[in-house]
Amino acid sequence: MELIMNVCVIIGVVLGFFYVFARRFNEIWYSFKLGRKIYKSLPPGDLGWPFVGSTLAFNKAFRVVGDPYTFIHTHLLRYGRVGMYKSHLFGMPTVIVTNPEICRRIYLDDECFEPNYPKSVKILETNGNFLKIEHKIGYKIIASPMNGSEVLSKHVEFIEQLVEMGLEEWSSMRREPIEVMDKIGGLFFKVVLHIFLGNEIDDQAMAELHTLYKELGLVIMSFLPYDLPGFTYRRALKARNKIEKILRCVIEKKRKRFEKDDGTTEVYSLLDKLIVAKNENGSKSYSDDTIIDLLLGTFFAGHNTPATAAMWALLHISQNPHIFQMAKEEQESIIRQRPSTQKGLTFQEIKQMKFLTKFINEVLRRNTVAPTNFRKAKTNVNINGYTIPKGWTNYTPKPGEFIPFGLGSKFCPGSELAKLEMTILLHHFVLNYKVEPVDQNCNDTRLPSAKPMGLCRIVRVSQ
Ligand code: HEM
Repeated sequence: MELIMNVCVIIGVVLGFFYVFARRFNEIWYSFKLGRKIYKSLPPGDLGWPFVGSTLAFNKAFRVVGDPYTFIHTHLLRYGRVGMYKSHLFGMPTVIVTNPEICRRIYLDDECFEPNYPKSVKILETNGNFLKIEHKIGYKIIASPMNGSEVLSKHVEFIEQLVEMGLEEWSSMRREPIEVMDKIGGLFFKVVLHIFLGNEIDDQAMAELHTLYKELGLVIMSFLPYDLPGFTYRRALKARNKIEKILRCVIEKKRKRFEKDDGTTEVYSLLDKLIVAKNENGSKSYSDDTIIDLLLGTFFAGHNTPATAAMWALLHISQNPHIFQMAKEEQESIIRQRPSTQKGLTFQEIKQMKFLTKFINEVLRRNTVAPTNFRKAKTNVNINGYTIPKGWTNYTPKPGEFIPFGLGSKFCPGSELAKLEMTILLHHFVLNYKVEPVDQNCNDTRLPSAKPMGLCRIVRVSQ
């Protein structure tokens, strides 16, 4: 009996020793790697377990509990409101930044910080770098068809047509509740493809591409981004390759058309402009690879995040009748002032929608739909007395603050388009429809962004 007790004690001590060692492994490792002085100047926090760090706790808060702030609040409670906490996420030593001022400082400092997204996000390739060309040039290209009143006003009619058709179709499916966010995603996907590719993609190819992008979406921020049999990441890689193939076909077809051109082919979409652009020596300015690199990530960013934001907007406005009423009155007043000959919305009318604009900004503030921006320190950086060591990543969750589109050189080039899409959708929604959630326990998942999922019915209330 005594022998069994002794064996149990020894096993317990050994296990305890391994537990303590494993729990402190990252601390010991980084203290050794960085040197005592720098290690001591790291912000407070927890480097977690070997290899996985705190990724499991992070993932649990975002995916299982459905509230990312439980993860953040644990840090605030345990280590005080210092605004920066050391951690280890997605295989990278990380400093979590919860203070908006520190977030801003990091976003704006390209000298000391550069984007460094986890592998699961790099599947979108552009990764904020537009790898094949300089970021500044790539950014200008991407932003060009989505910014400025003149450019945006040209998209109003097309977006409005799609929104009207979409809402009509969804409301006709009363017997069959729908995943509204998915439908809005499909609609915004058509918008972004139309803006960048023109009418090159038929409905069937569009639907196929959207399905492939959904496969990609499943692995963004996954903590198992491994190309192994049975892993979602492998399926996503296959989807990515198929997307690339489809885009390559579209580009080739268009190039051939321009090569045979007798001057009648109109240069319409961004794709057209990229294809016809020539260097001084007459060679093409942008290779197919460059164009794909520019477009692939943009198509993802251009439909997924705005659809999430729009879905939050529909839910918030439906759950707050007084806000719904104020928004509706504003839209009715705009329509009353419209000449009887005018058919649809104009950009000038959209600019008059002050209440709706404020509502959309508030939705974007409350629902951080793009909660994960990663930057890597290029050198040891001291902020508020704490060191962010060279090579360490900053994960910036930005709880409850208002920088929904980031800041600085990576500021979202699609912010204006996203707000335009949301405004047009809400305009028609408040005037004619209501949403009825079927699934009362809407499944709110937060990775890669906070999403209100669940089946709903869109019901037409006007005649
Ligand atoms: C509500 C909707 C949207 C939100 C909340 C959002 C948010 C963001 C944020 C926070 C960033 C900065 C990432 C960073 O700093 O690393 C970003 C970048 C980007 N967004 Fe958006 N976005 C939205 C809509 C769109 C749309 C409609 C498009 C395009 C059609 C778009 C295209 C991009 C691109 C291409 C980048 C990368 C810019 C770069 O790396 O320089 N986004 N977005």
